Amino acid sequence: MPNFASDSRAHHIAELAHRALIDELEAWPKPGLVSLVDSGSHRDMDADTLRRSAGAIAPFFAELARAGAEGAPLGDLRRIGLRAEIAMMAATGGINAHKGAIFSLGLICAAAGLAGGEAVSAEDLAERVGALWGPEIARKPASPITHGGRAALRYGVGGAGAEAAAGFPAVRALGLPALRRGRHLAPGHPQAARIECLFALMADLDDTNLLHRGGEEGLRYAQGAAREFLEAGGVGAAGWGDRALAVHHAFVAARLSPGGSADLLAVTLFLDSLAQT
Ligand SMILES: CC(C)(COP(=O)(O)OP(=O)(O)OC[C@H]1O[C@@H](n2cnc3c(N)ncnc32)[C@H](O[C@H]2O[C@H](COP(=O)(O)OP(=O)(O)OP(=O)(O)O)[C@@H](O)[C@H]2O)[C@@H]1O)[C@@H](O)C(=O)NCCC(=O)NCCS
Ligand SMILES: Nc1ncnc2[nH]cnc12
Repeated sequence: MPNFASDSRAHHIAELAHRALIDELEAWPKPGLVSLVDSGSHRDMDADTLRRSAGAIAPFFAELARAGAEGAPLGDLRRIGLRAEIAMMAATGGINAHKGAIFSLGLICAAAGLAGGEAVSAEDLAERVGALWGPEIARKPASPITHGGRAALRYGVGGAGAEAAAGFPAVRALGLPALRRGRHLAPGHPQAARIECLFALMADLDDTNLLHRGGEEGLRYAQGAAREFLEAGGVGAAGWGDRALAVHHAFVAARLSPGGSADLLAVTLFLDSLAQT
């Protein structure tokens, strides 16, 4: 017998996850990343690719929320996540648009499904992912064949798996506070708050995409540029859009792309929207 209440909640959770991906895509100017304005440092994808990918994976977010509500073990969530990756690849013609986002948002969908109608703060929900599945996620060794896994092995960083296993510490310590600060600095400008959030994440995250594209030097350069932007007042300072645009152009010239930070911007927006419903 279908449970209509939990089914409509699962759809609501999936809609918010999809919205977070679209809000991330539309935020501008994002250094090196794809937006509605240009494709940044990416030659193989544009805004349409990311839109198609987001649309293709949205039904799996609902499936993950339902599985979470039923107390499914991580193995079941993984199987749904892998099917979502196949759907993403089919929708994009084989381009990895949202693999990290499927993983991170997907685990939060499952935790939100399990929480049912209980009011949970954004920080608490992020921590629950770590408490529920962290040890099992952390046991999975880094893959020697993925870009992220290779960067993790070569540079000794954690990447997407470690971030989720620890309950998204970068989102709790950097992303959510910066989103709130950005709203305070630029009231009525949600785009500005998203850019403040992205730069705060970039400033400290071990983003395996930056390592894959630019090595340690690329990661340090990107972190330094983000810190400089924030130290100059972030989106609270006059001319912030031009300064963010200058960083974008520098990243494109160096072929750098902070894809992990983009995913965690979407995670931050998703957690924030879930806590408000
Ligand atoms: C745990 C998995 C995510 C596997 O991850 P792994 O580390 O093995 O590596 P990748 O396959 O490279 O994917 C990791 C993606 O995670 C994002 N990311 C990077 N750093 C961080 C971080 N510190 N914290 C959080 N997230 C992070 C990042 O996603 C973005 O990268 C995409 C583009 O990547 P790629 O194609 O490699 O890069 P390009 O530069 O474009 O390539 P070229 O042009 O050079 O060819 C971008 O779109 C963002 O999405 C990393 O890519 C996970 O996949 C896994 O275990 N899955 C199994 C299923 C599962 O367990 N599911 C759970 C329930 S849903
Ligand atoms: N806007 C974006 N540009 C490039 N890679 C991404 N991965 C997730 N969002 C992205």
